[in-house]
Amino acid sequence: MAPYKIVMVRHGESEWNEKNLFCGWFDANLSEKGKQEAVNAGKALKDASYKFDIAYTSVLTRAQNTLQAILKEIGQSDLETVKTWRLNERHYGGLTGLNKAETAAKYGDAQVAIWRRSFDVPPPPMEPDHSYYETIVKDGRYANGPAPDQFPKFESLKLTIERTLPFWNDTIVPQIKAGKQILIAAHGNSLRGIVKHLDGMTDDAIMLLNLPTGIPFVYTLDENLKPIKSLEFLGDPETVKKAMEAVAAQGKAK
Ligand SMILES: O=C(OP(=O)(O)O)[C@H](O)COP(=O)(O)O
Repeated sequence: MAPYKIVMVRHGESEWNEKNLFCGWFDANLSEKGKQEAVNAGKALKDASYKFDIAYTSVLTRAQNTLQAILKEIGQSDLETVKTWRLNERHYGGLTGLNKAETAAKYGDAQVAIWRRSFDVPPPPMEPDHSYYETIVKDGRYANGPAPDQFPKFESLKLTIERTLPFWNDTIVPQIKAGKQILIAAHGNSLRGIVKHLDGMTDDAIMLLNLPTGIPFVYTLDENLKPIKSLEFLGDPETVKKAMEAVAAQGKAK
């Protein structure tokens, strides 16, 4: 049945993306612009005649609402959808809720670049006295995992990949191989982890990849799930390039 195609999309701009705050596991809503981006993502998929058999998303509202807006546009609002914390954004630890540009002004652009994009340097931990600790740890959506003793206080990209890949390998891969058309609506860094895995990118190369909000991208995979075509965005190349550059620039002091 190969080649296989799989579509992924980072959620539309969130209210915390709009305010340039480190978000992670905080459950920010989509901004007005993000809601429109999600609709536009659906229109792009509709124009390209995509239909799906199953969708996967995180337990966070911004990804789920993006998925719903897309499914509405393509006339598949009732599509079977699996929600898992394993597709959540990376946990941004003690940085959660801080403004990225202000953090760069305080600690320097280089330190923020390491916290945002290094492969295995985690952000500082989220301690129990952090403003959002209780909200996140006690959230009922985590009743089925992660277990309390494994609940993250922070995640590097490496740690994010370590909890996302088992879901990819055990749940998504069998569906790809069964010929199912799959849509994943997730987050900047959980998707960067999947991209790194699929493309066999080095720890250094993945540092340079910034995913734009609300622009679907397609992977075409051979029978061994090796990419024949990688990261094909359903969007105008110049718009995609500018959106990626804007994400990269979020961590610079103003
Ligand atoms: O929550 C976040 O990602 P998301 O908006 O994709 O869910 C992060 O704040 C993204 O930040 P980064 O691009 O600085 O890694």
